[in-house]
Amino acid sequence: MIKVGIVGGTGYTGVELLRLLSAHPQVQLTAITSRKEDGMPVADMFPSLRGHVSLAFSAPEKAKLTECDVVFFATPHGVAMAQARELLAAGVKVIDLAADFRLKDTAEFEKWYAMPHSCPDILEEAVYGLPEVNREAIRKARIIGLPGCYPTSMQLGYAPLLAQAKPLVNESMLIADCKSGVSGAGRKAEVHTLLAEAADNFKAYGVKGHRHLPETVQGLQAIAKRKVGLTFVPHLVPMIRGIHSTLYATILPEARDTDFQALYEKHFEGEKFVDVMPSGSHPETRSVRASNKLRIAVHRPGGGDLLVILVVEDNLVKGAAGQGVQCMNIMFGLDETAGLTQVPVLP
Ligand SMILES: NC(=O)C1=CN([C@@H]2O[C@H](COP(=O)(O)OP(=O)(O)OC[C@H]3O[C@@H](n4cnc5c(N)ncnc54)[C@H](OP(=O)(O)O)[C@@H]3O)[C@@H](O)[C@H]2O)C=CC1
Ligand SMILES: CC(=O)N[C@@H](CCC(=O)OP(=O)(O)O)C(=O)O
Repeated sequence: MIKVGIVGGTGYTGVELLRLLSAHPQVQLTAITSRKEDGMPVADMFPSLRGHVSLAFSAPEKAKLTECDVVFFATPHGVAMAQARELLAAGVKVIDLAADFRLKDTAEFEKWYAMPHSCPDILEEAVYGLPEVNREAIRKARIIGLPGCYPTSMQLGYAPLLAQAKPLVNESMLIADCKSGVSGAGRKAEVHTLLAEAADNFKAYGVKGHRHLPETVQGLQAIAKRKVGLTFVPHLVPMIRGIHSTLYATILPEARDTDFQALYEKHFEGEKFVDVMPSGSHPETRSVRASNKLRIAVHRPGGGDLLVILVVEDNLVKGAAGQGVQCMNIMFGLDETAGLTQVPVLP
């Protein structure tokens, strides 16, 4: 059994890790931390986990994290980088759900996250945890920086176009119009996620610049091996879980005859967590709710030169905890789908 620790077990992604890992056939949950809920049985705080998780939360300093095989950090930015060195030295693998190990350029990290990076050497070693792009590197990794929720949808949505030797679309003018449910903002109390602020309301935010922009551009350029220009506009929508990203790209004249549906189907052939839907589909966020699936539909309205790619994912699963478990499975040589075969929840 793989001994797993979770730092930050009371947040939305932490409890999602608990839900997934408590049903994982090869995992023994070993340590779950919370600073505020030290001593509180997990099942008392989250009755949905009664009968599934028997541990109590413990303060991070009391948790036996170095006895684990792998530790997930479901914590705010900056927490994992303070503890990664000690854990790695003890032979523990680390999977960070926050941004400490995503941006390879420390100056970019410092600009977007307003804190110095305390371990650039570990950052250099860290692997970006997007299995459909980086599977072989993840297999050998000791430390993973998991993608943000929006970047997962944008990178997988654009990957088949950008992975081609010759550009098929105008790669300097990609446009991503993305919407997220409020659980994307985490469980901590904040005015903009109050019921009276977020319900029956719909707004864009971060248009001037959002920290997922440099992360996504870094990822898209790694796929394309060319420069890429992206406009990313996130929106908050009145739902709890889910991201819907509508991605636009202008087809180049020399690529007009491309069968884009076939290109996407071929690119993701064999991928267990990416579903390229039949041509003309309109994927819904509820079709992936509580599952690690990401669904994509490729459109070319009126047969014109604009490609519209629709992508849906559950921000807490494929956008965070589920992708973390997928990476863990790869790192430990397990079946990649272990613990991740949930059928989406309807309605
Ligand atoms: N929500 C989402 O959709 C996604 C979130 N992420 C990222 O995952 C991380 C967790 O997000 P989310 O679950 O939403 O966040 P929450 O705010 O819901 O939870 C944060 C958790 O971290 C703990 N925590 C806070 N500060 C510290 C600290 N200094 N040291 C140790 N533990 C701490 C909190 O418990 P306590 O205060 O009791 O210790 C809590 O359990 C964030 O970095 C987020 O950006 C990534 C992708 C998607
Ligand atoms: C709706 C909402 O507020 N979403 C968050 C993104 C959540 C996420 O994935 O972010 P990290 O990069 O922090 O891990 C935001 O826009 O800040």
